[in-house]
Amino acid sequence: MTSTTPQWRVARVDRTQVLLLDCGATRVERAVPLKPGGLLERTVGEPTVPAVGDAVVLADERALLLPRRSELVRDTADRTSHTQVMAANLDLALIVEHLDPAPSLGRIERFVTLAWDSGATPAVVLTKADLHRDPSAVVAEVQRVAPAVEVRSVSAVTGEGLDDVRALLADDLTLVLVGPSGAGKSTLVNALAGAEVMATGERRSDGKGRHTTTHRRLLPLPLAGGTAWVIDTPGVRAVGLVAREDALERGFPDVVALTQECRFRDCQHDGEPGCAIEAAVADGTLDADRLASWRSHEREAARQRARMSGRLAQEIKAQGRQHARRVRDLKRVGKFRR
Ligand SMILES: Nc1nc2c(ncn2[C@@H]2O[C@H](COP(=O)(O)OP(=O)(O)OP(=O)(O)O)[C@@H](O)[C@H]2O)c(=O)[nH]1
Ligand SMILES: [Zn+2]
Repeated sequence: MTSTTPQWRVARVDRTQVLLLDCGATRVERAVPLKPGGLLERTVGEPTVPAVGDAVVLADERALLLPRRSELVRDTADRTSHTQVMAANLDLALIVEHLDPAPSLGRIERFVTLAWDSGATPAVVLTKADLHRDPSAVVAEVQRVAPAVEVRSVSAVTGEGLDDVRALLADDLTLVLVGPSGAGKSTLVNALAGAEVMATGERRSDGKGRHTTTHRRLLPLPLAGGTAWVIDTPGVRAVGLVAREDALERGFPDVVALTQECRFRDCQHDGEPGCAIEAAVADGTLDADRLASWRSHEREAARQRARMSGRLAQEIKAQGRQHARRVRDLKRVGKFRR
């Protein structure tokens, strides 16, 4: 164990308990019951819902969550505007899509933005290269919607490209794999590990998998020079966006660079004179789909932020009411002094 690896990490979260993994030498697992509401205490702050990848200290038989250094969050898009932490303490988010059928560029853009927001570094892995005539053409296409992101193609069948993916890993690094069901995430983990560490879906002629992975899980991934930690996630078709401004800027550096060339600082790119965005779409430098994605990410992230702050305001108001009630009660029993 190196100094940066916490000894215990949350390997799996169930309804009533978490499974902790000793990331030191022993690799033993240990179940710890959750508090009502599925919560675990923290070393600082209020109890919280644990996430796979969380670091934990065990002290006097109590499990305490340590502060997270990064977290991959998605909007669960229900009325309560709750978000869900898909994985914690990551360094690398591998966005996995198959080459055949064709990958979803929109989903890749979305995961890239989410990954930048998490604090981890995104990379895209296009699987099933053995089923595609020209993987490099698709890599180039994906690179256009994921500027400044490593894009690699790989085949778990032939082993082609596996070393390119391994080159992204390092001792002690934590990676998460995200992508739709059947993309080949579990197969990729097994191929990287050189062993069957994850169950995978059976091969089907249409290239689509079924939901084989039902739980997020943290596993040790043996490397030539150490051990990485991998979090495999069940396939997701779509994710709600949670993103701060800077994550959007990192996801869309091509669009953002253009906005800086618009004549007006507050250009809405909607018919204003001297708009660099509209000029770039007109001359083909900027793809219209790319612009549409950027606009929709901005709108969705702004909506999500508004819902979150609405919820926060409600909570503060409720706390205020509770406080007023307590003051009233204290006054009644004569304990309140100014
Ligand atoms: N031809 C080919 N098939 C692959 C490759 N990688 C995965 N598959 C197949 O694709 C199917 C789905 O693979 P999985 O690894 O189970 O996919 P997954 O992304 O983990 O799916 P979920 O667990 O449902 O999220 C399986 O039948 C695999 O055998 C590949 O590189 N080439
Ligand atoms: Zn403009």
